[in-house]
Amino acid sequence: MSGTSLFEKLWRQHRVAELDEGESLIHIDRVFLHERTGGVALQALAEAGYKVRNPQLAFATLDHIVDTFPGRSDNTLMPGGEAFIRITREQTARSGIQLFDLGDPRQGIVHVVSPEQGIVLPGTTVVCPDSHTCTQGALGALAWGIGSSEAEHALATQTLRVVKPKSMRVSFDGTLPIGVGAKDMILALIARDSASGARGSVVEFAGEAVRALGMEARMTLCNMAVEFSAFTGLIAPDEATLAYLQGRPFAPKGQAWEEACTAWRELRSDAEAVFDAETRLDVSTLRPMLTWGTSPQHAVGVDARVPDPADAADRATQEAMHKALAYMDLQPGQALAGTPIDAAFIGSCTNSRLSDLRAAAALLRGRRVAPGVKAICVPGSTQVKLAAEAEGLHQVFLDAGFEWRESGCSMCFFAGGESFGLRQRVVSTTNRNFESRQGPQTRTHLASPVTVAASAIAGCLADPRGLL
Ligand SMILES: CC(C)[C@H](C(=O)O)[C@@H](O)C(=O)O
Ligand code: SF4
Repeated sequence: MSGTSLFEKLWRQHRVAELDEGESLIHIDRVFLHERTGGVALQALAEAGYKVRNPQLAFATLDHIVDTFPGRSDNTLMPGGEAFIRITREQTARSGIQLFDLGDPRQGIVHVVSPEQGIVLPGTTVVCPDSHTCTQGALGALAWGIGSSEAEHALATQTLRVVKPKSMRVSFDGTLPIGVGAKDMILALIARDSASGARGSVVEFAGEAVRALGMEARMTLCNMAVEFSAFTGLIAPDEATLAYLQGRPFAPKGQAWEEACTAWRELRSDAEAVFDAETRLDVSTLRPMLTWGTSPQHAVGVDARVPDPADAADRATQEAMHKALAYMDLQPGQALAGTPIDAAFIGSCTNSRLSDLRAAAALLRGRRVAPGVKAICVPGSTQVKLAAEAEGLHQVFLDAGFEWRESGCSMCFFAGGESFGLRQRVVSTTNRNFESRQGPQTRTHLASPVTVAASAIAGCLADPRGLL
């Protein structure tokens, strides 16, 4: 298959039929569900008289609205949210789908749990009614977020009708400077090429800087593909991918593992592969990034000044920038670093894995969160929490003045019944800085775990590089 991209290979391997109106019928290898959208999809399916075709290929977890306070309740703090959890428990039990419930050591944020358990594998198609399913493309899977009715279709038929997306390759060249990581790479890309830069394409992240990333950092990179308007993100599997997956509970074992590895080693774009779009970014001059506005594209280096709308190319951009600056209560030209913060949040499917917590803890060790700053760390899964505790990281967070929580989406989004206060300024490792995302009119600054940790200590937006 010379000249074929990885996406094209995965597409061909899963195409069952060509349909009219440009759609193809694609085989779906795994369906993952969470309580906010999944239980309801299962219920609707049952009410329509359909069965889940392959319950052993579907999985569910409780993450979005669960209580994340230490020693949490068995439910949610979200007003009216109990039904989502109850329906998910009832419907998964009814259809024979494994649920990673509260109290199950496999529980956690869907996009953290799926790789951790070896459910997403290279070369598979994985869907979930959740936009950040693109995270799982880091393992070389075609994994994408779907809507609720598509979830019903996938559960009932193990297929989906999909219009073939375009392809794009983003190559990251060079070596990352100290204090700069995958979160900064993706924010820098989106800032340069805009939040609509990928235009619905399957984006393959490639290049030496991607190869040099650990698996968890690759997940961070792919996590924000959807914030770049990609259909999904994808990274070709390599030896690091195989080493990560070996021995995980749902990964193949014995002879099947050996055979899988042989097949997975073929999963890469051919040297002559042609993409609908290609771009490159040199990471060697990148800085830790921070957002100043209300879109992930509103990002600059931590030592930069807040941009001036007057410098924008067109009127629409100028107006959007003015609106964002008014919302964020920032002035054009002011230094971003030094802006006082109310809160710091480390968590979410973007940056809540063990390597993220280790990086933040290394910086927090022996230091204290500034007075008046509410600082919270929410591990992405129960496994991450247990692993972090086994190496004493929780004590580092607690000693520094962070809250140490149970795993879940928590305050990544304002829907679990808990939020930051009115108009509070939050520096956050999450992926969306939209208006009121983390509470009423909250002002979110997206950043990496080390930048959030440095800011929590300083009490203001801060550059981590001096502290490493
Ligand atoms: C609730 C869910 C459907 C939503 C999503 O799809 O992304 C959430 O995870 C989010 O990050 O906003
Ligand atoms: S952690 Fe945030 S972005 Fe990720 S799935 Fe949960 S709510 Fe969505």
